[in-house]
Amino acid sequence: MPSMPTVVFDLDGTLVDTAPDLMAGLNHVLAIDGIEPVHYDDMTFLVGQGARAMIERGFALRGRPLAEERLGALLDIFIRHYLDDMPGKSQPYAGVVRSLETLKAEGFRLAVCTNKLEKLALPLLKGLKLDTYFDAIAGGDTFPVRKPDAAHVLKTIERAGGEAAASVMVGDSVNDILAAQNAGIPAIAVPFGYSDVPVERLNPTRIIGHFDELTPHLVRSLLAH
Ligand SMILES: O=C(O)COP(=O)(O)O
Ligand SMILES: [Mg+2]
Repeated sequence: MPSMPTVVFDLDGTLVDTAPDLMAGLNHVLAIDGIEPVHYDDMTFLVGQGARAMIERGFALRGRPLAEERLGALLDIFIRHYLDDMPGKSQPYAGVVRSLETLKAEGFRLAVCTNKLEKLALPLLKGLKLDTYFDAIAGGDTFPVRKPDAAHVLKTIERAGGEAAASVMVGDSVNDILAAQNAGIPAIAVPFGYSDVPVERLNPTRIIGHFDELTPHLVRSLLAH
């Protein structure tokens, strides 16, 4: 008998619209160094590899140099700012809670695999009362590697008690789709997150425009192929 499916979710731009708070934290940090704020449209480029990369990319976007030591100090300031206001304006996307309820009721295992630091991902999910749905939550620093490395996804599945052969990944950006492809599992893309290219170009197994489409039937049908 094949094991129960596991659905692995990306966090930023997939389960939760976090851009307003990430942007507020980044602009807080940029302002300290007298740098012009970034705009909402920039977030598709800035988000995806965690907070450290977001700050680095913010400086690069404004053509400003950033020493490693300064980056470390600014990351600490960002983390404090982001935690202080959590969950801030961040909200789950439409249909997320209902979809999680339905999948869970069906006996599916659920997990989060995010490049966000674990110490930011956990309180965010808790603050939004989403943490209890998941059998495992793995951040970008939980394991020695992170998405698009297959091991980030595979170790998350293992931690959730699932099996790769019965798992699918849901995400919004190139890291998620590549991680799923590298892990050899179906990739479901959402088009409403923070991808800097249209998700069709990432060749996901499936695109869903709304979480209403993420049903036990869809997951089973993708796993049957
Ligand atoms: O915060 C980021 O940069 C990426 O986070 P995600 O992997 O949940 O999209
Ligand atoms: Mg994402």
